[in-house]
Formats: sequence, structure tokens, C-alpha cells
Amino acid sequence: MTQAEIAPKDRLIVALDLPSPAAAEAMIDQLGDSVTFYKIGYQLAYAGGLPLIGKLADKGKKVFADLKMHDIGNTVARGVESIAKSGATFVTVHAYPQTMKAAVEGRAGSRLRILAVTVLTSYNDDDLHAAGYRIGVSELVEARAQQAQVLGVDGIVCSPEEVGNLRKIVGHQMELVTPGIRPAGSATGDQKRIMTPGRAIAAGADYLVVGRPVVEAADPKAVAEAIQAEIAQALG
Ligand SMILES: O=c1ccn([C@@H]2O[C@H](COP(=O)(O)O)[C@@H](O)[C@H]2O)c(=O)[nH]1
Repeated sequence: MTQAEIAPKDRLIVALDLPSPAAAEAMIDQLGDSVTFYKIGYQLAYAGGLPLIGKLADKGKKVFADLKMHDIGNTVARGVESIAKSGATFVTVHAYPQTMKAAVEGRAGSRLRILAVTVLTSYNDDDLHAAGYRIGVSELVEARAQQAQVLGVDGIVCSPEEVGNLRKIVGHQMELVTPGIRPAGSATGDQKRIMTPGRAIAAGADYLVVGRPVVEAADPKAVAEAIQAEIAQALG
């Protein structure tokens, strides 16, 4: 699917960063028809939330399994094979060559799409240097995205700040999925590379991942719909 073919509403992925499947199901009910795409990450997955992938898929929703896999190749390939049976649309792996290669092998014959996490959006150059890297965020994101493309990965997780440059490098065949989204006036929290929904879409992001600004809002549905309206406006 090309960027132009994704409906504005379907570009918002709500991160179900909640403590239990019951809390997640209550949020899904509250958001109703307004949200079509959900993300399940560590908090919910480790609290028994993985069966929600199939339940959501049965309701016609899409699910992004944000498992950020990184292990020896065989373990990653077998893990991806298992997640491919769950009904998830996306799964994440860290953007290391062995890991990405194994993930692509593991999803063979399924409809699951692999996203490579380049550099977490809570990192800036100082954080990378503290972790032992000698290059900055933009250089590392670019190098990892290029490797991901060569290895047959389907999409990239990056911050909206890198989207413009990456789009020139990887073209329109790879999906660019961006967390680090903050509607104007909302708390940044631990995110360091952020942008508003409208600016991220204008920069060329395909999908926006939003967690706390939606799930911690007094009226999550109203916030989700406001983000979708901002997306639609940015797309013109
Ligand atoms: O680089 C990354 C990769 C994944 N995430 C995930 O996205 C959401 C963002 O939540 P907010 O509450 O909107 O900050 C969260 O589930 C992260 O695990 C990311 O933020 N950055």
C-alpha cells in the first residue's frame, strides 16, 4: 500500500500501554469505531495481553506487536514465526543485521510485516555516545534504515525528525512508522525526538504511534479524533 492509499484515520496507531487486558479492553471499548489500529508493547504483552492480538484482528482492527525482538537468529526467526500466526500486522525487531535477516526469514509465507527499530525516540546524541556509539542519531538511523532495506525489511521505526531524510533514501516501498508524537501542549515525558501529528505527517510519516497523550487523557476518544483530524488536515 502506498502512502497516498492509507486513510487518515488508519494512520493513527494507539499504543495500549496499560496494565492489564481488562484495562486495554475498556480502552478499546471507549475508543470504539474511531480507532482502527492498536499497538501492544511490553507492559500489556507481559501482563497477558498477547491474546488480544487475535481478538482485535477478529473485530477487524489491525495490531502492531511491538515486541522489539533481539536475540540469536534462530530465536528471532522462530519468535517471528509464532507471532505471524497471531493475526498481527506489524512486529518490531531491533535493527541489527542478524536480527533483521532472521525476522525476514521467520515471516516467510505470512502477511506479517517486519519493522526495524532504528534508534529509540527517547535517545539523543548524548545517549548514543553514553552507550558507546561514536556517531549521532541521524547517521545511525540512516545506516540502519539502509541495511534494513537491503535485508528485505518492510518498514522502519524512527522519530519524525528523521522521516524526511529517510524517505529520500528508502523511497516509498518501506513504511515509516513514528512514535515520539506529541499533540501541541501535551507532556513530552521521556521522549526526546518529538513532533506534532500534523508536522510528522507533513514530513512524510505513514503511521503515527501515540500512547500516553491518548490513553492517559480524560477523554481518549476526543484526543484520538483530534489527532486524526490533524492528520487529515496535514494530508490536505
Ligand atoms: O523508538 C521508539 C519505539 C517504540 N516506542 C513505543 O511507542 C510508544 C510511544 O508512547 P508515548 O506514550 O506516546 O510516548 C510506546 O509504547 C513506546 O514503547 C517509542 O516510543 N519509541
